[in-house]
Amino acid sequence: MALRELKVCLLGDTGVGKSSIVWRFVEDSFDPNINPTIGASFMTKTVQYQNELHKFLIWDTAGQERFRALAPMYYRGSAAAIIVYDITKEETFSTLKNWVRELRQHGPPSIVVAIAGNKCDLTDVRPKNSIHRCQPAVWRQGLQTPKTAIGAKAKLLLTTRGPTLMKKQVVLDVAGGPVPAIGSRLVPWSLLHAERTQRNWLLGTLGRLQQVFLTADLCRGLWCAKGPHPWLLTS
Ligand SMILES: Nc1nc2c(ncn2[C@@H]2O[C@H](COP(=O)(O)OP(=O)(O)OP(=O)(O)O)[C@@H](O)[C@H]2O)c(=O)[nH]1
Repeated sequence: MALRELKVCLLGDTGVGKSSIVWRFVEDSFDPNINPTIGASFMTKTVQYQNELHKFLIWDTAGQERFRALAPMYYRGSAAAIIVYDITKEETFSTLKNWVRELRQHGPPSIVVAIAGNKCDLTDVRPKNSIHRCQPAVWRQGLQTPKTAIGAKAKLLLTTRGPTLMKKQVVLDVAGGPVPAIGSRLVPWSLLHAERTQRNWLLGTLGRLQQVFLTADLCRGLWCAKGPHPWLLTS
């Protein structure tokens, strides 16, 4: 069986949950007392998709400012970068804009950029009037509690959606809900409800990235490293 190797790096402020997302993906576990990363940590996971094995080489970078200069070592040569922010901390969303800019200027030209809003179980404390204010549809419908419903996403992106990395998709996974189409592109519901400045920035960013397209199922929910049932959103 053919084996593809995919280098993936995670970027974002300290404490947003990068390591937790990696642990959720690789070990399917969550540690509330996880230590901050020093420098970077490396893990791999191989998943089968159709007739291919996909080996993810995952570089989890440290978010603390003192390690900031090391980041290029990890995003260089990466097929994808997942920029993580914490939905309860607006400043971490501002930081991600800098990461997008830096990746555009200095990252590999074909890098796939995924944006992940983590800690969706803490939706009660998310900033009001922000891009995060929309409740994922699954919660509104009462299908699952937030914790379980969106714990899915951290895992889904990298397992069932692994091949999308090769197709150069961008995940704009800021909030869930129905995903209306604008032109030929599918846009997350949350984007339509975001404040004007945030929305313009997001749309502008998407427009400038190469070969960008969004898909409904990639945009449906927020991420949560904590949720124990990763498959609940698949239907
Ligand atoms: N409630 C909740 N807490 C989370 C979630 N993901 C991570 N955390 C917690 O957030 C804290 C920071 O998580 P880390 O995974 O260490 O964050 P990080 O981005 O890797 O931090 P650095 O290594 O310093 O860059 C820990 O206490 C985690 O348990 C989540 O989805 N929900």
